[in-house]
Amino acid sequence: TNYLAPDELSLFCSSSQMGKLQLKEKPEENGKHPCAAELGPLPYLVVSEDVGAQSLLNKLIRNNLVNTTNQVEVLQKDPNSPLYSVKSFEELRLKPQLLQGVYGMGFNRPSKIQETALPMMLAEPPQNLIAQSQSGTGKTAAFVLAMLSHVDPNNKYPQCLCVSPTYELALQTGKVIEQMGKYYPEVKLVYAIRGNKLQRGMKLQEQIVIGTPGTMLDWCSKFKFIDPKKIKVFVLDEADVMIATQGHQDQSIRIQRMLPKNCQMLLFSATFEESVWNFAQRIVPDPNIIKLKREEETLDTIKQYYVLCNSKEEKFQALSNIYGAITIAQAMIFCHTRKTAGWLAGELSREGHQVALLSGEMQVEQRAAVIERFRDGKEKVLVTTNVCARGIDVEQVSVVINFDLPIDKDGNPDNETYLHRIGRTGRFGKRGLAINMVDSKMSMNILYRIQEHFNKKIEKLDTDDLDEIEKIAS
Ligand SMILES: Nc1ncnc2c1ncn2[C@@H]1O[C@H](COP(=O)(O)OP(=O)(O)OP(=O)(O)O)[C@@H](O)[C@H]1O
Repeated sequence: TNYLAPDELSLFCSSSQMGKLQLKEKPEENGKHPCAAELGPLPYLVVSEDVGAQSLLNKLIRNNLVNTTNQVEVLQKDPNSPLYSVKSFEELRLKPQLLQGVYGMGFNRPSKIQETALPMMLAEPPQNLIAQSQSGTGKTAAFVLAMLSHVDPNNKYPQCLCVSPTYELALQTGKVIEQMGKYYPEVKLVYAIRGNKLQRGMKLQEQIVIGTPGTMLDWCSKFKFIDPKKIKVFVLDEADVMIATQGHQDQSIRIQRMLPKNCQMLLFSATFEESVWNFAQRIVPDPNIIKLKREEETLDTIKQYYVLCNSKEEKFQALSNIYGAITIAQAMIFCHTRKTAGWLAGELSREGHQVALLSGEMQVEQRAAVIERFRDGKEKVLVTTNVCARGIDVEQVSVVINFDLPIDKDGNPDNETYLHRIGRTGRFGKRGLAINMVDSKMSMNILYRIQEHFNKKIEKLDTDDLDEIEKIAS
């Protein structure tokens, strides 16, 4: 390709240790199947690394746009100026090469957030923007289009900087730039990420630099590979993930301070709590603000069942019976510990299922590869630990099985996780099936409390009765 992406940097196929990002779960005690009371404050997480990994996996499991009917909320820097929104990409008067790139990616029309964000980002003079909307609503595609529109390919020096919180996310965004810029090969891209060592004293010729804050800062100040005074567009992606990592906030602010006053500043985030907002205001002066509310999830279109068992072996047997009775296209199965997940995956594959296992000890690129295979339908069952898949969107999976119920670190029901895992944004009308495995008084109690919390009945299912199982599929 035309882009400088050294082989050893390519994502997910590298066997190197560079992308090492581990999610730490508390080691299990040997041979014991822990129940909630024994688990104590488990699982403990290395939070900063975790959110970056989750964000990446979430991006990868999704195969299309998250549609939303919620209205976009807009706060303009100049409330008197008219608010433009576009219904087609043509209206944006993009360069033909870029329009070709956009259609080449299979986009027909701008997403909800793109409708308002793109005219602002492409306006003359450029406007600053803070935009918040949930993952998958088209933010990345929007700012990539803005960067590609603003660069002058005749100038052989960096003009756009884009900072991402992790190495893997930077590569992922780089891929979008490459795809969208496919018909605009004069524009070049370079990755400012660890491991990409440049010769001292060299000056970059690429127009777009994407990377992580530390390396980006070094390239701007210590090594002077980039002249920050020539930057026209500064993008800060995944601000909520960014601030979860120690040091990233300061590094980003230091980069921002080196940029010229008239540089366009763009900041994106999936969530918008106080800390993100404070950070956003330090990065983006005089911003326009766009917010898109997250679509509420409900349990309304979901059929919920529980199965009463006495051991994990019985739970597995129940699962086998269900598989024997109904056709399940793709299912996700959640276990509490790595050990159970590993054991269950083994049992299922022995029964001839194509099973994918997602587990905490895997490196992020291994987990990414598992997610991508599952997304592409190469595996029909994904077994994972509660910790590992927290926050993963399973919208396209019709059957969710809680082999162990979700509980928080104190052993109380984790209602939020339950809803996120099982619930759907009702409007799609997609029906789902959720099956909860109960194997003790304690888990029965958790189930009752979940049922009470949502005020939605969870029906009992007898998995020894084939006719009864068949009914749940109808
Ligand atoms: N206008 C569009 N039409 C169709 N598909 C789109 C459009 N914009 C983006 N997509 C696709 O939707 C998916 C999500 O888009 P994108 O990655 O830009 O979302 P995001 O909001 O940046 O998500 P994240 O927060 O995870 O980065 C991608 O697969 C992307 O290719």
